[in-house]
Amino acid sequence: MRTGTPWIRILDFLVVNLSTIYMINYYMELQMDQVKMRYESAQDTYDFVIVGAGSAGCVLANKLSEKHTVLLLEAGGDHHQPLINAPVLFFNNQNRFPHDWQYKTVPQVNSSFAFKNNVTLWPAGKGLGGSGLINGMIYIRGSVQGFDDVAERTSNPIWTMRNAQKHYKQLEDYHGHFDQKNHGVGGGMTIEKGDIRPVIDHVMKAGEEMGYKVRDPNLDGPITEGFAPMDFHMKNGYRWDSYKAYIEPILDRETLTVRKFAFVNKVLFTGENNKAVGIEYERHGQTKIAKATKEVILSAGAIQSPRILMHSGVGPKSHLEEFGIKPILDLPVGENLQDKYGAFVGPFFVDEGKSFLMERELTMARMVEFGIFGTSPYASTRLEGTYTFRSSKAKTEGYKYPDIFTYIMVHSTDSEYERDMEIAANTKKEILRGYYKMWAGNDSFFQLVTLPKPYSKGFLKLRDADPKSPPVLDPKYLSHQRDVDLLVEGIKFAVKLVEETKSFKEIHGKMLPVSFPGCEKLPFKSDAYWECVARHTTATAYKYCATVPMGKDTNDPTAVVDSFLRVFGTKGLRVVDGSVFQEKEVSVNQCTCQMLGSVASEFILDYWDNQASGLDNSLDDEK
Ligand SMILES: Cc1cc2nc3c(=O)[nH]c(=O)nc-3n(C[C@H](O)[C@H](O)[C@H](O)COP(=O)(O)OP(=O)(O)OC[C@H]3O[C@@H](n4cnc5c(N)ncnc54)[C@H](O)[C@@H]3O)c2cc1C
Repeated sequence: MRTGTPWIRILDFLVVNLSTIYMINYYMELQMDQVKMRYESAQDTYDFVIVGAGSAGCVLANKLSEKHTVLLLEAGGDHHQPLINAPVLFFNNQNRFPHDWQYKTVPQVNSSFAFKNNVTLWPAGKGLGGSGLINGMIYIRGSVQGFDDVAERTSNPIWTMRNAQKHYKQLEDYHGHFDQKNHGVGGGMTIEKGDIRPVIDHVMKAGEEMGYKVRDPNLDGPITEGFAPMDFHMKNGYRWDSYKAYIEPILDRETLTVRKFAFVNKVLFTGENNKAVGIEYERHGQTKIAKATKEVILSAGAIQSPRILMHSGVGPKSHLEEFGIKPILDLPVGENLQDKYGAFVGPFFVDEGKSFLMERELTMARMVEFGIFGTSPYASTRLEGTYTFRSSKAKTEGYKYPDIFTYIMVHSTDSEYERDMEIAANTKKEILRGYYKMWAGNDSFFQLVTLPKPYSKGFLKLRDADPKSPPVLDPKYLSHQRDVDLLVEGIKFAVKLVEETKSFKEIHGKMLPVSFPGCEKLPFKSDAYWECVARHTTATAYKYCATVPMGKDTNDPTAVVDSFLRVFGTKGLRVVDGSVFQEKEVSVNQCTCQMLGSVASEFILDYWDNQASGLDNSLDDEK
């Protein structure tokens, strides 16, 4: 138990018992939903059936239900409650039932050595709001210039950066750190500042000393190198996701039906042209069918959308046959899995009071302040700043855009760090005890150095014939030498930032000369040492994607959907979620998935409007 004031002990009790609290909530909600199901309309035919009420699916359901009937199905429940909505518990909420799918990678060969069995945990939100329920809430558009590459590659101008920026701005209600003129105001997604620790000021000043500007990371143009305090997807200090913004306000719309606890098994096809006519799903122990007269749209995220396709017979033929699934279409579903990932570096020690120490920050008075005003350290996810720059490789190659992206995580190790890191990150006990815990209670922070343009890629496969089984996930982290080189460069920059700038000297910024367990034999701070650290502390930045990639046509050996997100070889079936993008091109962030929902709704509505008016339709769906 934490020592300190009685309030901290109460808070600690709540955190320790999070799982139990969630279970109680969950079973109460489940019972109520079962009762509700008895009174639900028997209607099972809609214009559109959308699978997944996540970042993309909610935006899409909102826009399509303005003109058409829509059934929105979600496997999880409504988990919006104070312990989920308070930003400060972002990290503690991960890898918990029932709001997290709790995926994990297979043991990694080249990385993740600090984690039990070399396995990295892959949290993913399950419930209304999708991954927005458990994510870090950072508002960042990321590599938007990559959209021009997507537009060129697919010969479709809807994917230009300019069009993407238009949609990002339409969705925004911006009240962050920077000038509103580069942003949208009045959209559904409220963006706020959050609570920022003093160390972030030092990071910004240190960045300036190293020649970088503090600038808005979401300028109305290409992302540039620079440093920034973070803005968040928050409203009045609380978590704000797609469900809250786009579905809750329209729950009484007659054209929209939302069903939670509805797990979709597969898509149902008919005829020679593989027309998607509906889906099969399970709800409270019953197997049901919902029919779509216009389209079935999968927005189940980068892990479940490919899983649903494969269980429906769409995927690599021989892989489907392994599990006795009759192949309908032989497409490379799951064969190009990508993730934004990197290495967790620290602790970097600083003077007392500069970083985030749970016992000190989370007082009762500040809890009351948070409850009334939505301010105080309770409104911090503890991920409070970022910076991005071009690697030396990028500069030599004349590559214009940043390829190293670092998050500043302001939390110090505290007495309960061991427990939290074990649950949320699967870190080996001996490393938690032997390395991190020895510094508990001292002000410090960490840097998560990541690769916004990863070269390593892996695969997603079915585990077996059961739709409920979690897919096999192998991102093959650090299998590409370029990723290793960039991470080493990024880590050296991170250390220099703290140890060689005036700004950090003022607050005695330093890393203690204690080698990371497993890397002791290498000269401390040598390139080989940093590579070893990267291979140990390999961490996901949670942007799983490219499992149902978008391409121009089937001559692209990686493509599963066309540039209007229609699954090749089918009619009436699209995939609209993070699985269609490649992290190598664009950042598959929450706002990117929301933007995707918005762009897709525009061309889907246009398609069906044209049909109704009998006009020629430019979007040929006879693929
Ligand atoms: C821990 C974590 C931290 C992150 N931090 C940030 C951050 O700080 N900033 C940021 O911009 N991005 C962040 N992200 C990434 C961002 O949240 C995702 O990229 C984005 O939400 C993905 O949107 P999506 O629509 O593709 O899928 P999701 O939002 O994941 O939605 C998919 C939905 O489909 C449902 N579903 C899945 N399978 C089925 C099925 N078979 N039947 C019915 N429903 C189903 C799921 O339960 C879920 O609700 C983070 C992600 C995670 C997991």
